[in-house]
Amino acid sequence: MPPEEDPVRACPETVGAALAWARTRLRAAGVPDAGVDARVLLRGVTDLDAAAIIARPEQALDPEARTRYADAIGRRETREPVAHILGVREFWGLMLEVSPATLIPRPDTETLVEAALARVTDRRARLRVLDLGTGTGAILLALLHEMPRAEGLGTDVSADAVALARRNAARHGLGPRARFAVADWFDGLDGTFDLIVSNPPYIAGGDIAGLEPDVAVHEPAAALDGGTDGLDAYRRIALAALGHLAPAGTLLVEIGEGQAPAVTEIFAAAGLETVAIAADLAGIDRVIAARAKKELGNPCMPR
Ligand SMILES: C[S@@+](CC[C@H](N)C(=O)[O-])C[C@H]1O[C@@H](n2cnc3c(N)ncnc32)[C@H](O)[C@@H]1O
Repeated sequence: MPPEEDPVRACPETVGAALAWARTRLRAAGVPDAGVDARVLLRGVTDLDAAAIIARPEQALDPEARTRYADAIGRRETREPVAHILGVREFWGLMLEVSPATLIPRPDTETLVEAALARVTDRRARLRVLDLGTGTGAILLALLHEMPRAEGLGTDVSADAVALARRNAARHGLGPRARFAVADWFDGLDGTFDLIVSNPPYIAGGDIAGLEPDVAVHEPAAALDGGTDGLDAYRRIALAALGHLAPAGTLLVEIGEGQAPAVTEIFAAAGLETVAIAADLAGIDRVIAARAKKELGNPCMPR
């Protein structure tokens, strides 16, 4: 095998040199955060922690680690996401398995978890939570983690995503309180819920090709494509949400930048009143919370 194709010989022997080599390769491939990704991947494929990587750049990597690192860098050069290469991503402090079946959970979506928890006065109440388009189960599992007596149902149109979410629930001991089902939004679902949450696909179909290849090529269209104007899923969710909200229940959805007025309008036309809009850390409106325009009181769910 020529040296440049032999992963062990391609990757330098010491931590510092390997990092510099990886950074250069990733930069040349157009990876936006080449230095960060080089470090995260090195930690992911070795036992080294962040401090050891910085403090001892002269330490040697064994041949197996160099092979794994060269393989990971080669995959990242093709713009495969770091989370897919490592197979995991942290969300709300929970390490979740990820796969190409669904979206890699994003930090922005923690805004939705925060906004949902802000609507709950008693986290020990036996609340019922529905997560539409659950993907990895990220939102539902974060909420169940914070509310020890709550029970939840996570649904997704992708059977592979549902299987993944189920594994993530088991991984965090939440299996007994989390059910999962394949469903097209509310179709076939029974019952009412105190919290209905969703991070639906909300990118306008025509905009997807212009996204970074990490997203456009490696994440599934079903997780991204919100139809011509990006709002199709909100229309579908709004149509049936009222029938599944418990008295004083709240619907919370993640939205894309600039979508708050349109989603508020879609919800209003379906009898849902927007009661809060939460911004993400960048100050962008990211979550809409809505309630039925008239409802009975529920002591656990204030207005
Ligand atoms: C933006 S991803 C969100 C995944 C996860 N909830 C999160 O926040 O990381 C949207 C999810 O909705 C699912 N989805 C798309 N169309 C759907 C439909 N018609 N019914 C149910 N789920 C759907 C996708 O498969 C995908 O897992």
